Amino acid sequence: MSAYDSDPAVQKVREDVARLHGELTRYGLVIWTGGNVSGRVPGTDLFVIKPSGVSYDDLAPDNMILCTLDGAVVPGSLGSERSPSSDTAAHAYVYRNMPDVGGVVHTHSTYAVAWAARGEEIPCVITGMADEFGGPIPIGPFAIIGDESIGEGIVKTLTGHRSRAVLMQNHGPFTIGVDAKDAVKAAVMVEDVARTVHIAREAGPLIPIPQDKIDSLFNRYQNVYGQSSDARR
Ligand SMILES: O=C(CO)[C@@H](O)[C@H](O)COP(=O)(O)O
Repeated sequence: MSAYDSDPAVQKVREDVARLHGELTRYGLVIWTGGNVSGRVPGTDLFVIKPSGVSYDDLAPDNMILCTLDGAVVPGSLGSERSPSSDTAAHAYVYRNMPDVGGVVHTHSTYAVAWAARGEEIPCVITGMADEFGGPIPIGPFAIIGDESIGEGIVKTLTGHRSRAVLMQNHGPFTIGVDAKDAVKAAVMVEDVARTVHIAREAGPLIPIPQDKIDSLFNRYQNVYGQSSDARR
């Protein structure tokens, strides 16, 4: 056992992250054990991530893995007998270098991965993209799996960028958010817009939205839409 196992803040993130993995399967964003969700434990140098290669059906708060921002598993903590996600180093790199990020998600959702396979950013041609992403969804560099390379690509691409999603070339979407739920929402929305824009382009030329209209749509959605109590305000 670890002292953190009785910390209510850690337990809440364990519960949230375990539950949010169910959203990836509910929205059809992953198959088998692909993809992962992590959440920063507020006010600490810790985050929670899923165990590697474990069926989504078997994920639970107690088998989530508590890690330090260096990506090391906290010794003796709940779930520490398992190996953490393959992308733990990437998530940890994002948390260390983007202090406002509270959640990171990775999926293999079909249409977003198809754009990533072409190394092509998704142009901002529907208001839903302007609302949620404030412009195009960018492509990140090809990066090998298992070390900080993916994390470096995410941070390099998204730092100073409005988008909460990046399509890592030849791999797929990684998303960030103020918390894990916000990052999961970005993962759901990036697949939705990837599919819509793909279908639109198959039928004919796309009509770009003028930048001033993108700015207006983004500002409204980020600051007016929804409830003032929403997490991202
Ligand atoms: O594509 C990758 C590796 O980046 C992952 O989505 C894996 O497919 C899932 O890895 P675990 O989180 O289960 O280790």
